[in-house]
Amino acid sequence: MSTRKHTALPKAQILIEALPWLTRHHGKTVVIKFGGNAMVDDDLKAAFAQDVVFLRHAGLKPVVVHGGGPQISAALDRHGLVSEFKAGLRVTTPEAMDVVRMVLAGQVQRELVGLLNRHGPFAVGMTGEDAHTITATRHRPLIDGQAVDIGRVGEVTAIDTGAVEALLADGRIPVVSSIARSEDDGHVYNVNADTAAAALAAALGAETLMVLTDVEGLYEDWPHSDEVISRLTATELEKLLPELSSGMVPKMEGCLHAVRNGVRTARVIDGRVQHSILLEIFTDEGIGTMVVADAEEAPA
Ligand SMILES: Nc1ncnc2c1ncn2[C@@H]1O[C@H](COP(=O)(O)OP(=O)(O)O)[C@@H](O)[C@H]1O
Ligand SMILES: CC(=O)N[C@@H](CCC(=O)OP(=O)(O)O)C(=O)O
Repeated sequence: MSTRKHTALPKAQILIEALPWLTRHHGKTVVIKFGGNAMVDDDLKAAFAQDVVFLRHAGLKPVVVHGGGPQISAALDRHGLVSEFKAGLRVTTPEAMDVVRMVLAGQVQRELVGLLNRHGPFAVGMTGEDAHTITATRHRPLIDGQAVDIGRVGEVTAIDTGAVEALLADGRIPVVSSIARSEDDGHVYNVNADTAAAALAAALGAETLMVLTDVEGLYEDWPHSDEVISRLTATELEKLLPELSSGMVPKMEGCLHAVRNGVRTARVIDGRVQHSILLEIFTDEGIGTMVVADAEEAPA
């Protein structure tokens, strides 16, 4: 065999290995949440954009929902405002809300749109405010049994998928910042990006929710062990929820909401690994944690 054929053959084999996954997912919507902590490295961001555009060319319909926690904290710091978290959520004063909106919609989203559009005219940025995509009311989390006021933090009450679906039908890649319009006043709410991604995935009837983060997946006994739980059902996850802490709480609550509302699988994957989205495609069992619906509630 010629050297050229010899080096090309393994590449063809790799593409063919992906064929069953691509066939199963053709035309399906995949909501991908890109988190702030997995978003701090330029090479990772560029590789993320390549993966998303790859999915789009392979016939899937990717929707990106992004966070930007570290970027928001840095900007608040520059403005002399403190970052405080309660129940894993940022206490958001009206002044902080202005900064959150500026950073998410004006900085992080713009950068992602730019990276995706290096590959073609695909990405269109929007926030949950646009076309009533995400509507929220004030969220008062329970801390030690007490409802606590944490400012302009939103609990999603409605999703209008119209604008996102129109973009998908036009072959675009929507890039959504996790800000919601308020259902009760003219203001906006800061929504945790995992929560926003899960709500959108459920409303879109997405095949998969992929949550990229800065750990390998859900650790069995964090922080004492780094044994990753590779697969769990909705009921198993529900039992684990009270033991989870910090940023894992909205992430896993979001995964539970997604699979309980028609999304086939919700996956938490390591965004620190280059091309983690493609790695997920090439391995049946996935590289991180996969949440599936209980058998009796699995969609037909
Ligand atoms: N059981 C667990 N498994 C893995 N990580 C956990 C667990 N419980 C809490 N964490 C923490 O959750 C963090 C991920 O959440 P977060 O910082 O909000 O990520 P992101 O910015 O990607 O949304 C991890 O870095 C880890 O510190
Ligand atoms: C209410 C709340 O906590 N909102 C988040 C929104 C951004 C986010 O979720 O970003 P990551 O995905 O990078 O953590 C915040 O202000 O940090």
